[in-house]
Amino acid sequence: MHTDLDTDMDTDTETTALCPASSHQASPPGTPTPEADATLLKKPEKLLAGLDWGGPPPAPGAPRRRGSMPVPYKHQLRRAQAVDELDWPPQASSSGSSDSLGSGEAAPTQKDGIFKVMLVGESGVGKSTLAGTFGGLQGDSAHEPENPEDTYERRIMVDKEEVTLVVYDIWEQGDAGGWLQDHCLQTGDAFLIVFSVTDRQSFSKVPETLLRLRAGRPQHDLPVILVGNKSDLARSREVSLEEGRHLAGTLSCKHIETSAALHHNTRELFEGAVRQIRLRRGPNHAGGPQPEWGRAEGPAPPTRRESLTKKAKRFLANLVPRNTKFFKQRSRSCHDLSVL
Ligand SMILES: Nc1nc2c(ncn2[C@@H]2O[C@H](COP(=O)(O)OP(=O)(O)OP(=O)(O)O)[C@@H](O)[C@H]2O)c(=O)[nH]1
Repeated sequence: MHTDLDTDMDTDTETTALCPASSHQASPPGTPTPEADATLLKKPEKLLAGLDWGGPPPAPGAPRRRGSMPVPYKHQLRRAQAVDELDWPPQASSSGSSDSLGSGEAAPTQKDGIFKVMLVGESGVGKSTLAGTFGGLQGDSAHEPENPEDTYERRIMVDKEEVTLVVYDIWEQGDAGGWLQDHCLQTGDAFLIVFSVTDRQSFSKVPETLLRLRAGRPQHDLPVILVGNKSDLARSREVSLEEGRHLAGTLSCKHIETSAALHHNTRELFEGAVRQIRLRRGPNHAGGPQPEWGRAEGPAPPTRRESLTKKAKRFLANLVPRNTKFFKQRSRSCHDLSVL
């Protein structure tokens, strides 16, 4: 059960301290219009144009969008005011557009300025609400959302460098979502595995989801952030901050708690995702694509059929980042999103 915003706010110092009072200030005069800065891509058709979609279309009649829970926390966009009230002043728009997005495996020169981030996780954990905070949507309990968006693209400044960040909220549950999930896996530059701190079941699904991500892209050190959302719901909390961090440490990924409802840590989350991608795009980063079988610099191809044990070992090895040097360089602080 995913409840509305509790009135008893979290007294956790971390939560309150990271929710700046200035986060809803109006933009100064001359700020580019929201339309210029927050390019909202309408519906999965447009979204899929930006994905590296090369497979067959979904089965006729298959649902294109998850049956979302009732959404008392409304995130229907009101463009005229949305961006002004964000704690994230948008930057000048540039040429980046979803239509020009290449595949997740495109050459670095093409994708350097475009960062594709996938929100994944169980139903009801707050993925759409998080995406809405990025896209500039507002909570508004007076209106039911008629047409929630799935993808948000914005130009933002992170560490004094401008990037185009595209956030995809297209993760489908169940069989109907299988084909889309696969393409999410192949396309994303970073993955935010969202669970609700008020829903232990969503937390317990995290390892499975992460293994799936890593198995789908075994050659890559994928940036993955575990996101414990709904941190404002102190009384209903079922997963502690320490548990979240411990799991992230065990799985070699990052962790952050957010409250999409309060815009708490949402900016840190999306900026952190950008930083995690950047850290892996450096020229000498060990976590990039590994040489393929048969390539000059790669290992020799297997000459005979592998035993089952060897196959199993290779499969398991693929579930964690491969390069041991990379492991040594990795920070132990899973909550610091600005380091590996
Ligand atoms: N209190 C609180 N409620 C939240 C928060 N984030 C989301 N919610 C509420 O949780 C419910 C589910 O949120 P969604 O954003 O639709 O969750 P989702 O993961 O996109 O769910 P699906 O669309 O079914 O996959 C809604 O009622 C939201 O208003 C949060 O940070 N705090």
